[in-house]
Amino acid sequence: MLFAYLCLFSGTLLGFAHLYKYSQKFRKMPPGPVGVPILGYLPFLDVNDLGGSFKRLAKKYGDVFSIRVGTEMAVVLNSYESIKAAFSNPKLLARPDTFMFRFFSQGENGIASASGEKWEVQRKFTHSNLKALGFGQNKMESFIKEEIHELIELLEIKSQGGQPVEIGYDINVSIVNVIWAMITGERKPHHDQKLRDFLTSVNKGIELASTSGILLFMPFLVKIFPESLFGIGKMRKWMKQSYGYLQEVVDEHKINYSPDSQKDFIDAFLTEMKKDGAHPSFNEFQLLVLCSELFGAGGEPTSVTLKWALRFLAENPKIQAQAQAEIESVVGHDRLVDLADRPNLPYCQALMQELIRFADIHPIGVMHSPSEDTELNGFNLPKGTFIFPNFHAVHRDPRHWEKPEQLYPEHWLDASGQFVPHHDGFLSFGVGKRKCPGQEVAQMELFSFVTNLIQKFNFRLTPEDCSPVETSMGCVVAPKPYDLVLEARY
Ligand code: HEM
Repeated sequence: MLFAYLCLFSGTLLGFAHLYKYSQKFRKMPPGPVGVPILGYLPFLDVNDLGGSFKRLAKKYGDVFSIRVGTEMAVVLNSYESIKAAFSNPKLLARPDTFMFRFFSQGENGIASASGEKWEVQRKFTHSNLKALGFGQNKMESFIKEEIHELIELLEIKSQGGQPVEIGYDINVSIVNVIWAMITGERKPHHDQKLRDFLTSVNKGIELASTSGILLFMPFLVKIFPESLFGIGKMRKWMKQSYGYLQEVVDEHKINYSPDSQKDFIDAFLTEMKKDGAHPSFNEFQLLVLCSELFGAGGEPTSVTLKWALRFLAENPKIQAQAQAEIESVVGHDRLVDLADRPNLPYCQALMQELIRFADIHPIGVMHSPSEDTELNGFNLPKGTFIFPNFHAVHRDPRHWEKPEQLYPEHWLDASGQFVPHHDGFLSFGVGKRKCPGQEVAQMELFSFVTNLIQKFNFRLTPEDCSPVETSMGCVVAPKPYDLVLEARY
């Protein structure tokens, strides 16, 4: 009997100690709404518009609030200032250590889902090489131009006789092909079966990633239910397939490797691997995961932004005409628009930035997580908490944008019509040490594609298409496939 009492007593003590520890861990967290057991506040959020749901909650709880999503505790940052302050803090640069991030990083490989020292080393390498390959070489621009030539030819054929065209797939191939060229050193024609198969496997992986999103918020489910319910098995299959394609390319590079000729990203990585004292993370599996991430993290957001951009231009014929007039007066129509024309095309540059802001493809950004308990704005952010930067709230914040709900290139022009590249409140590529390492490449590609496409065509919506386009949820928010009428201008 005494033993039973002792057990009960020590059990109760332990329970209280655990509760105390738990309450201390979440002590001084930002205020926020109360949810229900297990699901937290998830049932009260609009999963198709999390940015909007968070923005509404911020009105009640403030720019920085906390919320339980499923079994995970999260902090949502809703202002430019709080996001900038948080993401400049070295303790807030990690990714959450949960099943999904571990799955994508294949055990701390790649950079997009990785954290810690390995992430730091690999990110530094990737950023500097993307910059060098993107900006430093005329070759990159020549790849983009070849791609634009082929795309224009294709669209000319498809739009003959005023036939509406669904441009999504061809845009996707063109954009991924530029990244393919940067990574592998060669571009492939649109009809190349290997490129198409590779694209299918990358896209399938991205598609499935959104169906398994619930595991982010309730990772315990994967321990209770079969993995197949969340598409994990299929995702493994598609990932394996894309690693298989990449392995073939890496093997070819190894055979043709010469230390004197560094023509692409794979060459640069192989060189780094061969260096004495190279960081152990420079190994072949890391190269495969990294390349695959560059296709996913680079190809998808850029082609989705381009799909939005053409749609917005079709919806705003006056803005389209103004950009066309500027191109006509500076470049004419006997040659393609070059990147070197950028300084002479301030309206087009402003338009491009504005299209990226307005497209708002990552409304709630990409999650970070504190690597240790961290203080922010006087609040405690416990290690492991999810941090959502609400880019949507900032991109539609009237404190930063004169006309937040409109496509308004003038946001990026000064009084004399000159392009101003920096604007507080612009977060499409993130901010701080973890901001997108492909920003320059993406901006270069988007400027070239948009200006050259509108130089050649007028884009219009079909007469039936007058309602706002639906969006599809995923890693990035994309427009549902739509048709455009393309009118050749000369
Ligand atoms: C319009 C196009 C693009 C947009 C809007 C975009 C946006 C972003 C954002 C918001 C992040 C997360 C930043 C953070 O965690 O705080 C990110 C990360 C990343 N992006 Fe981009 N991106 C674009 C294009 C590209 C391109 C072209 C590449 C490469 C070729 C690329 C490679 C990456 C990688 C590797 C990461 C992970 C970085 C890390 O975790 O350290 N992105 N991007």
